[in-house]
Amino acid sequence: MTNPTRDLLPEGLEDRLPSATAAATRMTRAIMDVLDVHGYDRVQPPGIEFEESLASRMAGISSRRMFRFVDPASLRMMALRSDITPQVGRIAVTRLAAAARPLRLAYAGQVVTIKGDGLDPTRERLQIGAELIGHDGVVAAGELVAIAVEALQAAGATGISVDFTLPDLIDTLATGPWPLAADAVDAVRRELDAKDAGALVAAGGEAYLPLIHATGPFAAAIDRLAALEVGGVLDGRIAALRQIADHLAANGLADVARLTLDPTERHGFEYQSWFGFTIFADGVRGAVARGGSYRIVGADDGAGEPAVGFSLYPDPLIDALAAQEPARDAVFLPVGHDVAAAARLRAIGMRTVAALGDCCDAARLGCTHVLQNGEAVRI
Ligand SMILES: N[C@@H](Cc1c[nH]c[nH+]1)C(=O)O
Repeated sequence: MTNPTRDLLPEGLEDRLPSATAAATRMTRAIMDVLDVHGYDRVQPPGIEFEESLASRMAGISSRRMFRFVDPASLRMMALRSDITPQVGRIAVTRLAAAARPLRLAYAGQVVTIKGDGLDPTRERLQIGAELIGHDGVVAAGELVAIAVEALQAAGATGISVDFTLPDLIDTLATGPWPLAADAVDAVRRELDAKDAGALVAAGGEAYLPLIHATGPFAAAIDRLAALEVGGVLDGRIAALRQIADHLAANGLADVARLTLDPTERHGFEYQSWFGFTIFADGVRGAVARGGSYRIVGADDGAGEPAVGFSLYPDPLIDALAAQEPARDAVFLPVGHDVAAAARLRAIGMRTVAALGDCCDAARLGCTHVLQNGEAVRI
């Protein structure tokens, strides 16, 4: 008998059963292999650490969505990680502070939030990513976007599209060519994100209206952004985005990933600076990956170090793959079987299932073969 209060998992948390776990393992390996061959070394930070460390590594991070509790040992606040990027940042500016730059690090692990995202109740997700520390220029950004697409392709994602954004664009324009009162910046940012022209004008952001139209397929949208002739810093950003798009094309990814532009998209970008991107794929509701440039606050709390990275959230791809997970061959080993023959089968990659007694039934245990006279014989 199941005991509902004891056996149910809390909302948004799930067990992965064998076929989904097999798919998750395969996908994680496929993605990590892509990061590895591009020179990214894997690190494994812990699942929990001091809240202060997780929340203060980059400007803009909030611990609002993190599970927090007092550590009975140190009596300090700890938190469950909701994002591995700040942990990799901590490693880079502390224990690996003396390592050569650019420092390329990769990671894969579970992250947890108190609440799901929008309509998605999921509270624990697999996050796999890469961070390049020491540079946040266009060459580094191009490398990371290309690798993110390649990794998703290796994971079996189809219909990939990459949406470029300029997370700090409003702040940059507000202190430059399109001045805004300090107290109007938040509202203008919000209404642009919501693409609400009326509310944008009401918030005092009339000058920002044309930005709403500089969205859509990349080539046309970037031309519309350039046609605004804002000059100065925006010209640099436009040139940088074009270079990143060219880099993707030069790496043969133009046919793999469709490019779009939404220069004022802010959703999900807590700490990214001049450059951000969101990746979508067929069959996945919401974003499957996100990344961009940012700064890591160093030990001295000074200007910190520039970095670029991305995080993939492959769970929906894993679920789709799990449904197609092929059945595997397995050789049933009867009681008293030839152990040397069984070891030889395992050595060539066969899977064996040993009987514990006469009660074990090969077919019911999912076996496709039986070991007979030292040979695997199909059932
Ligand atoms: N960790 C960020 C994405 C990112 C990685 N590096 C830079 N940005 C996220 O999950 O939203």
